[in-house]
Amino acid sequence: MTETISDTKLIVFAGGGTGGHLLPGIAVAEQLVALSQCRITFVGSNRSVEQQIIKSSGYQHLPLPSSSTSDLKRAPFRFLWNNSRAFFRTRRFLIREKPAVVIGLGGFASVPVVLAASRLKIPIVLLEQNTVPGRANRFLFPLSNLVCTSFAETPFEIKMTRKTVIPEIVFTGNPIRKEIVQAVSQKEKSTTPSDKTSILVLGGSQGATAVNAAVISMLEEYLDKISGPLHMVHQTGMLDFSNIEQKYELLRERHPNLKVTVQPFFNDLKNWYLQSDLVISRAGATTLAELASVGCATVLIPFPGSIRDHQLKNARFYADRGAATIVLQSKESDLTVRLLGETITALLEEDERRRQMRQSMQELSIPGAARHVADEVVKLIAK
Ligand SMILES: CC(=O)N[C@H]1[C@@H](OP(=O)(O)OP(=O)(O)OC[C@H]2O[C@@H](n3ccc(=O)[nH]c3=O)[C@H](O)[C@@H]2O)O[C@H](CO)[C@@H](O)[C@@H]1O
Repeated sequence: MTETISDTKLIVFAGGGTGGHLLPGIAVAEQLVALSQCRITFVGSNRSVEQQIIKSSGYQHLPLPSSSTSDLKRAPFRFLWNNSRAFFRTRRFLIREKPAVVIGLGGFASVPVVLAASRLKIPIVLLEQNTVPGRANRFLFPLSNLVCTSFAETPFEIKMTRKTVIPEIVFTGNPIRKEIVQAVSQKEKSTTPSDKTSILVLGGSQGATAVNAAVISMLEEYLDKISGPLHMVHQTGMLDFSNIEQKYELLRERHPNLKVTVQPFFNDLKNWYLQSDLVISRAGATTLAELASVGCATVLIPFPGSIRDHQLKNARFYADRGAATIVLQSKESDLTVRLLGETITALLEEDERRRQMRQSMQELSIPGAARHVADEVVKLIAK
């Protein structure tokens, strides 16, 4: 039986900094609001991607001065200064507002908020999106009451002392926004077959320069080998947008059959997921959970600089189960382009293989993850 919260409680979501951390939080917030009387506040970074995502979701947002762990070496004084200010601002906010629970979403911005909550003895839940836990969550794990993981195998370690209380770990799956889940359930009704093959290119919430460059070079070399009209739907990130748009203009002069939709960020990604015949993507955990939920045939180019190679490990989880193909980003960009070109042209020829990939992808989806996390949170508050 689902527990309920009787009076209006404040639930604080801590951190994010990137879409992959924030959007699962939004998915859980949607469920909590539907499930119980509660108010929601996101306390996190002042990064523009975070401000944009929270603003469009309509939840209250308290942006804090933020410094990531990469600043720790580059600018240690600024790192300490920003995180101390964030800690004390959050502490004042938490003392004043007395939330029932703080939910850490991972990412550097969650650290001062969860630390402040821990000092004030506020219950703490952590969400871990990746196959291997991120730095923030590994650090915060001993302070938490409950950790919700996206993969059954995600390992958390703790140093045991006599006083250690081991947090509960529950495998819930990675929460996905309602709009995507709903779009999937209406999939059969809404998708009309298109006369064009559609390829969706995603670089994670901020876009990926190396993926952008590889896809353009691949098209320059391999477009003649792709039969029939093609629609490229490409998310570039802010940085590369105009450059990539120009490159597509040149490609279109040579290939009038090529249709192009380029944007720095798609607010309506669900529609593009549904229409795609093939997706080329970085291997961020939240994007992967969404691709599984929709059931997309996917070529993954994991970010080689991701901490503890977590994107490669995320990608392998799906590739080992026949749901995706990996193209490694090589130091020699020519090699990446050639591998990508050969993989894409082969996959577009093999309808049956793509059908199997879609099916395997969807089998890895965990429906109801957002609701499961929300139920766990409500249970913890009601204790
Ligand atoms: C470089 C790095 O370390 N990135 C990490 C970061 O990635 P990042 O923030 O890129 O996260 P993901 O790729 O997992 O998720 C991106 C999110 O943005 C949304 N989106 C994206 C593009 C767009 O045009 N529109 C849109 O709505 C997607 O639907 C998805 O929900 O957090 C993820 C989750 O912890 C990690 O797995 C990634 O490794």
